[in-house]
Amino acid sequence: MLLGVIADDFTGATDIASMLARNGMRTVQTVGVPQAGATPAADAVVVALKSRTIPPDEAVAQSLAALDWLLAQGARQIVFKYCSTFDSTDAGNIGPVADALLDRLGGIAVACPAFPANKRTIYRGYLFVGDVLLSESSMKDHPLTPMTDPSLVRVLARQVREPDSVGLVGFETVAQGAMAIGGALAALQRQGKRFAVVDAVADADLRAIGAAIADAPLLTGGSGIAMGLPENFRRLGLLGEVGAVTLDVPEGRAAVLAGSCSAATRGQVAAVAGRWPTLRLDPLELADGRQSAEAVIAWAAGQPAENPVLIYSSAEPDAVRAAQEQLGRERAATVLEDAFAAIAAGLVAAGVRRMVVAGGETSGAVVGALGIDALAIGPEIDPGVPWTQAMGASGLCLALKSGNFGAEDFFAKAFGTLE
Ligand SMILES: Nc1ncnc2c1ncn2[C@@H]1O[C@H](COP(=O)(O)OP(=O)(O)OP(=O)(O)O)[C@@H](O)[C@H]1O
Ligand SMILES: O=C(O)[C@@H](O)C(=O)CO
Repeated sequence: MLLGVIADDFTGATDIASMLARNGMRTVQTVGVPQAGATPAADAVVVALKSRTIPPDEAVAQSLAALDWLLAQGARQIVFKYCSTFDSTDAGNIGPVADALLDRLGGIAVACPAFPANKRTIYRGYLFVGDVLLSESSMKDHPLTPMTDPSLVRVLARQVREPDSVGLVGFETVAQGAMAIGGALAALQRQGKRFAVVDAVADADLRAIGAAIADAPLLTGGSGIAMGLPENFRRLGLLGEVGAVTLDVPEGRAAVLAGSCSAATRGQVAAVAGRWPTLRLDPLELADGRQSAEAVIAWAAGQPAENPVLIYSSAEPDAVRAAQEQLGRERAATVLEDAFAAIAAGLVAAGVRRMVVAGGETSGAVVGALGIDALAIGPEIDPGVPWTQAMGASGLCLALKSGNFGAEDFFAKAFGTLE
């Protein structure tokens, strides 16, 4: 193994796994830290955690366990992958996890969630989503990690142990290329900084940053930060050329489970709702027993097979707020995640073999319930969202879609990609 990745959610894990696979690394995604058994035959292993919104001390413990495992497998460099919209709260978990990993690995770690293909860019340390600042984007209404401050330096400083340990490598330096970026990082480290937010507005910037951090023990960011890393290993003669990624698709029915309330997912749900057999999950009805996973599974079994079934809880911010006011933020999420988990298990038991899951927390709940240990990475559907295949008996094909990723026709396109 050359590269080890610790991802704080499941969609984020497939996002970076896809980036590495497309750039020529044989990549496997594990579901949590593998307990035992052989090391996956891969150049890169992405350990998918569900640590984005759990208590910070648990996120740190899980991330350190992942680090220990990756180092024991021989990983030469570690990436801590979080969301391209820096999803977190002031309590964490990006800062506490990054601090703990850096304590073990040393050096200065870049913090760069830029992902230009999905319109996440960083300028002067401010994160833009499309044409607006993070705080003006739909992320301000996120059900679990509302983002209201666009300054990554400020947000990270609030989360790490020492607020003044966060510096900035500005665009004027990044534009000068890898040597200049490396020099700026070294200078920041001499000033006592532990983290450097690095500007990036285009893929060329990410590739230059990648070249500058070839020897850094720890990097943090979105999947974009991994773009330039395979080339570093290739330059050392450790990696071959980029090969095609294919999957062996099993026969079976198709389903979409959408638990993301992000703007992109809401649009994707609207594009097929009613055209495909559709069922909306309501947290209040699930909580008081008017809806149940068993009833949803039975409903799905009775639907014609020519189209995928769509089961979604995606809702507008007002409806999310109303549910949270009645149930509490955590309980609303848990009720839905438990339902999606049970529904996914029931659907697979009934013969579903192609499944799209929208939302990182939702994907974590679903994959956990399916008892999958590892995923092989297949072709990309839209930037950051590949098909994956469970490495085991069912051969289930899963696309774990980040809430805000994918074009409006994503669901139809996804199943089309497999044909
Ligand atoms: N109608 C709803 N009301 C309240 N909470 C909801 C509703 N629908 C979904 N949720 C909860 O909101 C959270 C959405 O998070 P999730 O990570 O699945 O999506 P996302 O944040 O959009 O995706 P990503 O993390 O990939 O960007 C989940 O915990 C989910 O259970
Ligand atoms: O970086 C992103 O935006 C995604 O991979 C993600 O982490 C969504 O949860």
